[in-house]
Amino acid sequence: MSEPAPAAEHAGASEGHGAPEGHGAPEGHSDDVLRVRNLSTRFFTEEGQINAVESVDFAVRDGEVFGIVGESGSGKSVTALSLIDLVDSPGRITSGEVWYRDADLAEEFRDDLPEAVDGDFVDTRRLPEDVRRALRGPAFSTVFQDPMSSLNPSITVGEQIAEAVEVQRRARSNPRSTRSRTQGYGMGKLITDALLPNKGYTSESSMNRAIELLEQVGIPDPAQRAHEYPHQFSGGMLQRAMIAQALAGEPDVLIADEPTTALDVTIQAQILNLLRDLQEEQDTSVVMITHDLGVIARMCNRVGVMYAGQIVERGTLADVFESPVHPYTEGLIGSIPDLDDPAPRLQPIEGNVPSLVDEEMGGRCFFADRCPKAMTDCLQEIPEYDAEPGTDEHAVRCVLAEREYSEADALPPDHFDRNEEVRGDE
Ligand SMILES: Nc1ncnc2c1ncn2[C@@H]1O[C@H](COP(=O)(O)OP(=O)(O)OP(=O)(O)O)[C@@H](O)[C@H]1O
Ligand code: NI
Repeated sequence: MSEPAPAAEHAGASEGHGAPEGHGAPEGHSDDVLRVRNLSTRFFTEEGQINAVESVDFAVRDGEVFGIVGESGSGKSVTALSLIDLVDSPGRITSGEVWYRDADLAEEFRDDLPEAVDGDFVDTRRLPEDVRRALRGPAFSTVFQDPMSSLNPSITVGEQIAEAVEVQRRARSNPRSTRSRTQGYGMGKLITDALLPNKGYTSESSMNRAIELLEQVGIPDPAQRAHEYPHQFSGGMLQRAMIAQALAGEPDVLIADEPTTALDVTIQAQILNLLRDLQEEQDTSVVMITHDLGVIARMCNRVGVMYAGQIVERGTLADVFESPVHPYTEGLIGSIPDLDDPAPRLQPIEGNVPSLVDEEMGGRCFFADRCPKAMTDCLQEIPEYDAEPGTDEHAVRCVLAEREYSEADALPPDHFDRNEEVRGDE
């Protein structure tokens, strides 16, 4: 990135003389397959508006693993759901763009929806709903912590994977006609799913491919197990089956949200190795969401650290883990002497992730009340700074990217306590 702070990705928005969003895709690396700009997702609850994802920017390159790490409640899963447009009420994406590189799609919509197209990129947020839905599977697919959220208990495992294979084949056989493909997969697919929950309507060749995939993910006797139902599989086997299903569509981007958290340690390691191997083989890009720094260190090329809905620091694994700038990142990794340690964990940092309720947040650094280096500057809204101008991007939402810590400007240690007393919190 050549521009000085604030980070160049915001440049598009500010050039627009008050335009609410940027013009076209954000600038980035030529290998980017995904560019996310200013993504915000809120939940409108009785307790108030919860800012679960707050102006998130990041990009994912071809064939890389991009990690998102952070404490529980920091907004990792809601970010994942927002990428694939699966946020449910009372939640809603309130701003942002998700630019996805697909030359065919871009061509398809260039004339009708020019604001959704920039070069080979489309802003999936501006595409029609049915097209967005059709992208799930062939473009973006997901692996979650709980396999039962992705697998239907009343359909055999093989059948479900074969279905994913068919979706992909139909999409590929007619790449130019995104619209006819999505019509087939909008209502059409919903109706077939509803009418024929147990009927084998997948072809023999798709089933054979499903068996191949089950074998690839290390399921013994795949031809036989393909005809079993999810409840007949153990946890680790189900997780493998879900990976097979996710990869059946040969997605460009695989979003894995805590894919191994529910499994015991040895199986975790096997599944991660498997994911890594398949990802390298298929050259899939992966967004890997986890609270486990060991998973990040072992799997990821680049990483974003989330805190209170924001990505507070992102860059290469070396940038973030070896030269962290944000005191939150420092705190997280502070206790880890060696990343080769098989199970480095997040270090507990004193205090809790803030409530994320809008009126309690205000325009300030959200970490300031837990930060050992909080200064008066931290009470204003913090933009994303470029920590190392001119190098590969290392972006940080912290004034320390710009200036040294100075005790003279330190916030009094009880600054936030007093405010909390006023609000009547404990
Ligand atoms: N359906 C919902 N209704 C209201 N608030 C929600 C809902 N889903 C998530 N949130 C809020 O959004 C915030 C972010 O949640 P999210 O699940 O993304 O965290 P996370 O980083 O994935 O945490 P974990 O590591 O525990 O999975 C939390 O404060 C949570 O309370
Ligand atoms: Ni989560």
